[in-house]
Order: sequence, then structure tokens, then C-alpha cells
Amino acid sequence: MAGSKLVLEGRVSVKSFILGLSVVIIPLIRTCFGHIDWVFDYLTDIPGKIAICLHIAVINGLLLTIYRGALYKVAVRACFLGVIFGCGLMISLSDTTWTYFGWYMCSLSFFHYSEYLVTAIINPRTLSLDSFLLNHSMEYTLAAVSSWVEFTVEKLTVPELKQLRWLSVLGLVMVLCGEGLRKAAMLTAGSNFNHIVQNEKARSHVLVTDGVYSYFRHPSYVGWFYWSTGTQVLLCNPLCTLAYTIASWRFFRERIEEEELSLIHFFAEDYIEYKKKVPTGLPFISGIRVN
Ligand SMILES: C[S@@+](CC[C@H](N)C(=O)[O-])C[C@H]1O[C@@H](n2cnc3c(N)ncnc32)[C@H](O)[C@@H]1O
Repeated sequence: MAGSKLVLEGRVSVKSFILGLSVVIIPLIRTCFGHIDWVFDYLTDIPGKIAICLHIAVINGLLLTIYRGALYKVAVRACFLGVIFGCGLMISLSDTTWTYFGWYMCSLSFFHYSEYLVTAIINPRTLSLDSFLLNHSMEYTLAAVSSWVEFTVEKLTVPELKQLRWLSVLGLVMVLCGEGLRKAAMLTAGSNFNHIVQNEKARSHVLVTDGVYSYFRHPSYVGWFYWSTGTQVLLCNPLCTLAYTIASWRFFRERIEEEELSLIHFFAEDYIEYKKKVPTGLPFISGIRVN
């Protein structure tokens, strides 16, 4: 784990995320002046919407004047995620039937932002705009859009399905545990963790078997699996819950086999011994077969 200073891009991202998050102060100011009672009113009424758009335009202008080139690209993405987190927070804390969508917005934006921040901490050498995982794959984007469509259609046609508090709380617990496990794995593996599976062994690459890696061989995938399914349980989306579970299970089964082939190539007997003692952590996935 890196104990050194956060790299410049990481610091810029923190400041920009907080700047984006500052959208939450607008309804607070209006509440103080007695214009509104509920945060959500602020999002639905016209002056509220205008104030939020103006606020976003001003902070974007601020970023444009402070940062140039590559740093601006980092800043604008982190700021965008901060705005989404802030709007999610406002919706979550309001008296509305969209509360659980607010939880989802916070979960999604926090996941993507923290992927970047933790990469900046543990492995700054590999840090790039891709570390936000915003453009992970076409399938990932399609899956996200499908879940928004399913939520909206069901909210309009079967609104009672979207008010199952116990189910949304269960989803939120899955999201929080999944997120926690993934970030714990990244921090434990340190510079050995890479968003792109490595086929060539770096000289500094060592086999990690401690911390969360002593319970699961693939803790970050376990975390991501439960996080992604949890987002759909949280939204009470039956179709996407099933589709996400199947799609991510198949994705990780293939990825784990591919990754373990390289790991055996890198660490030979050491990895085979580790593999005998520690499970993958994902249900019905045992990893590559070794004869
Ligand atoms: C996205 S990370 C995922 C790590 C691991 N599969 C997990 O779920 O926590 C992929 C990189 O981690 C490396 N890696 C996976 N397991 C490792 C271990 N136990 N020790 C060191 N490196 C590992 C692989 O070589 C690969 O480049």
C-alpha cells in the first residue's frame, strides 16, 4: 500500500469531486431563507432547476480557468461524479418516491470516483482517465441504461414494486459490502493491482495472499459482483437483477480463468499452493483447472 503523497491528478480529482458535491449547498441556502421545505421541491421547481444548472455551469467555468488539457479532463469527470453524488444525496434525503433512485445515484457515482482515487493512491503509474471505469465496455453502458429504463417503466406501471423498503435496504447492504470488499482488495494488493489483467510479469509484482486475499483469491471481483447485483436489488429491478447476476457471473468466470493462467505462469508452485487453500470467493467458480 502506498503511504506516499497523493499524486497531482489524485489531488485535482478530490478537489473537483468536492466542488461538484457543492450542489447540495443550494437547497440548504434556500431552506435557510425559508423558500422551500423539502430538498426535493428544489429539484422539481423551476427556480431550483435553474439554480442547479447555473451552479454547474459556474463550477465548470471555474475548472476551465484553473485546469488545462489532461488535468481538466480529470477534473471535469470527478466534478461530474461529485454533482451526481450530490443530486443523489438530495433526492435520498427528500420526501419523494424516488428516494431509492437517489441511493443508486450515490452508489454509482461513488464507485466510479473511488476507483480513480484508490488507483491514484495504490498504483499512480497506471493512473489514466480509464481508471474512472466510466467507459468500461459497451456492454457495461448498455447494462446501466437498461437498469434506468426498467426502473422508470416499472415505476410508472407498477409503482408499488418500487416501494419495497426491505428489498432496497438489502440492496444497499450488498452495495456497501461489495464496495468495501473491492476497495479493501485494491488497498491490500497495492501496486500489484491493475485494472488491466497483466500478461507480462513486472519485476515488482509479488503474489498477495494476506488480508482479504487470505479469504478469497479474487476479492475485488467478489466485491464488484455483489456491488453490481446489489444496485439492481436496491432499485427493485427484477429483470436487471437476474440479467446482471448471470452476465457478471459469466464475465468473472472467464476473466478469472484468463487471469489465473497468467498468475500460474508468474508464480508457478506458489500460486498453485495458494489456489489449493483459498477459494475464488464467487459461487460455483473454481478457477482454472490444474492437473
Ligand atoms: C483487476 S486486478 C484483480 C485482482 C484479483 N483478481 C481480485 O479480484 O482481487 C487484476 C490484476 O491483479 C493481479 N493479481 C490477481 N491476483 C493476485 C494476487 N493474489 N497477487 C498478486 N497479483 C494478483 C493479476 O495479475 C492482474 O494483473
